[in-house]
Amino acid sequence: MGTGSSINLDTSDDHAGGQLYVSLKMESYGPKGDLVPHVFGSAPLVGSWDPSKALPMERESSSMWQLSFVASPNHDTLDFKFLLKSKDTNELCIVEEGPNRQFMGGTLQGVTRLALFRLTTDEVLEYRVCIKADRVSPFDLAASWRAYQENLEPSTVRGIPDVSINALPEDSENGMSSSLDLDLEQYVVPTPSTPVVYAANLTENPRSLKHIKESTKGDVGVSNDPQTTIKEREIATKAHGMVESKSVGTFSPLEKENSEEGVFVDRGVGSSRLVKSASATNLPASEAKNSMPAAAGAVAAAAVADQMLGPKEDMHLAIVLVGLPARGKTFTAAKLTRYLRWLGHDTKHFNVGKYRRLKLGANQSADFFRGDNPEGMEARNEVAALAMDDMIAWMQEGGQVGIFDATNSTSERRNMLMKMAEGKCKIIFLETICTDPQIIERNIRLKIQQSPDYAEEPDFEAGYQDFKRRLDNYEKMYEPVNEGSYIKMIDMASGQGGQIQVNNLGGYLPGRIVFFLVNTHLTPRPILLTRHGESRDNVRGRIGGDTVLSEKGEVYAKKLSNFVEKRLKNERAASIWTSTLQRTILTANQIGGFPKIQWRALDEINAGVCDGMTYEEIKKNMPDEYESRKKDKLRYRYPRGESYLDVIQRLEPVIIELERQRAPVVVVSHQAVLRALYAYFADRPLKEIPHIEMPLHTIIEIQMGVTGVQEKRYKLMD
Ligand SMILES: Nc1ncnc2c1ncn2[C@@H]1O[C@H](COP(=O)(O)OP(=O)(O)O)[C@@H](O)[C@H]1O
Ligand SMILES: O=P(O)(O)OC[C@H]1O[C@@](CO)(OP(=O)(O)O)[C@@H](O)[C@@H]1O
Repeated sequence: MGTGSSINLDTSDDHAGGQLYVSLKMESYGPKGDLVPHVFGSAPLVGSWDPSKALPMERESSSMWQLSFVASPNHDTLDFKFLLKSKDTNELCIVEEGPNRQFMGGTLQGVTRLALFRLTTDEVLEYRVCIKADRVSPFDLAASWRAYQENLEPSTVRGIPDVSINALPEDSENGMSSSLDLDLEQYVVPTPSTPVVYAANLTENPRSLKHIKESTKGDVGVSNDPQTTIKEREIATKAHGMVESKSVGTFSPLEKENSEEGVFVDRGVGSSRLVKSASATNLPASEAKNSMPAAAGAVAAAAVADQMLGPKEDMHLAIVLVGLPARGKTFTAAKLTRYLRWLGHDTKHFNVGKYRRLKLGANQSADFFRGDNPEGMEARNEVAALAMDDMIAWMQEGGQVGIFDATNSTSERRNMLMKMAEGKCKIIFLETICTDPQIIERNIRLKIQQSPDYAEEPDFEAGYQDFKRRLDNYEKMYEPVNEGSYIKMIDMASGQGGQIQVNNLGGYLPGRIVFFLVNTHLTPRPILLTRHGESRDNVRGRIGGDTVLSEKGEVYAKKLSNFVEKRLKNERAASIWTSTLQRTILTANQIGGFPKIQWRALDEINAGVCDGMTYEEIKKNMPDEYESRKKDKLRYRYPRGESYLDVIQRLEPVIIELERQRAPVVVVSHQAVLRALYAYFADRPLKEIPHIEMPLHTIIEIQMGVTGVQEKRYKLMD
């Protein structure tokens, strides 16, 4: 990167986006107590001559220390000096002897190769230093940062093993280890997310009904009241000779439709639209077109390969569910939709049951589903075709993955769908098979409680008998999948492992889908998400860094340990995950009895050259960067750092592992990382992620289980 030791920087020269990349090295420095070489100087970026804001150098090898930063080229002079001081205090600061070092118009003045530090009148330490300055483009900077990161050494936290376990404190039995009250319920605070809703209610509405909605908005009794419950909104209303659900056309925040306006990243399922990474150019998303995928690494490589090599219909993928009623099809479809959207794939869930209810009414009895009822069969095929038409139309407008959720339990029906999809999208059947009578029984009971089909049936037993008859009707006609590309999930909900069979499957996304499905299960368990206790940098308003906890943060660490011991006291196994940064490790330090695991993937968003600055300083010294981030916080990538999209990509293995775990997990991490993780569980659209509130000293409990995801929050202190 770059060319020589110093180049002339002519500020009138308009090389678009050029910045001054300064690289400093100090040779042969061996640790002197806790003194670490730092740099400070005249610009705010290097601390405005305030030693407490000096930039610490990092150890590059056993005796070589280095620091690099990017300065705006449009300053006349930049004075600086080396100094030795401890990272956390300013008690002892030894500033190098001699005049200031200076960049003038981007050129280093003089070539003083030695830095002299006077310890006492007699004792002087002498180190060789090397200073380079290059003018480089932000693209080169981002590329070099990625290359650098790939070669980074593991854990940045010294002296603490990556996996550790400490014993329970002696007095944990009687709860005396901190001031936290035994009754955890008193710490519960309201959650911002919506209550658990039957997944089918959140699926797509028929396009034909959307049209009607426009012309009948006023008279279908649509509620705009966010307090209105889903069930109320699902109550069918006769409108224009058709049964329409009040859920159509609501503008309540509960409606899924609103969130679908969210940003999707082209990660090549692929679609023909390849979007240039706005983070690289800082262009608004709308202007970033037709060049390269937004994602990096393997995802981008797969996208490009699929675009170039795959047949046209492979650009869109239809996952067509197959299975008897109450086999977890809608549940699985909703979960897969959530996962793919979180990864950035434009995905929609089409539930034929919802189409049926909206077109034909919610109260069809079991006879409607008989194989020898020609009217029923025709009506069911009609709504299935309508949903399939809508899905294909949406794909032709650029949609990537359509999840088509119905029983699709005969080969005749599946043939119809395959014909409709010919030349338009690739179909993969996803069959859910369950042979465990107890699970089927539990599922049936859940369906009577949750499905809008029985919302109007006050008698549970009558609903139960009707559903059993419906099931009999389907069983008579059922033909397992044996055609095309398919994935069969067999007894995956049994807790005994089950089986996944795969036939005629290839490509990046189908591979990811199988991997995801293999790892998901229904075992109930909590996942506790929390930020670290307040850090010293949090107090100073500095982003990133690797400081220890403030006093308040230390109190939280105690309270958290007490909380976890109480909350998980009946659990035989659980694990505590932290990042590799001190503030999370110290926060989890006192939790006893469970193994602790450090994940590099849980490290905070890398603020690159802005690491250690306050938002005010960024605004003042790097106004363009500040503005770009404000405009598109999701895609904005800090120079030599990361964007939220980068963070999401590196968190995918964490999500898979959280899905796979059967025991509780406590995740102690950081603001940006937890926003991204939380968005997955709470099904929040990508564009919202950087703005999700993630308060300190609060635990978000995600309960995973047979009814999906539920959330509870505990605020332990301010
Ligand atoms: N792979 C599976 N096998 C069996 N049951 C499952 C599976 N996945 C989820 N379930 C359970 O099945 C219940 C009913 O699922 P649902 O998706 O409404 O069924 P379907 O759409 O097949 O009628 C869910 O609440 C969930 O607890
Ligand atoms: O994306 P924004 O809103 O800047 O939030 C992320 C920032 O939150 C901080 C605190 O300001 O995280 P944390 O203290 O949780 O590690 C910064 O380190 C990080 O850069």
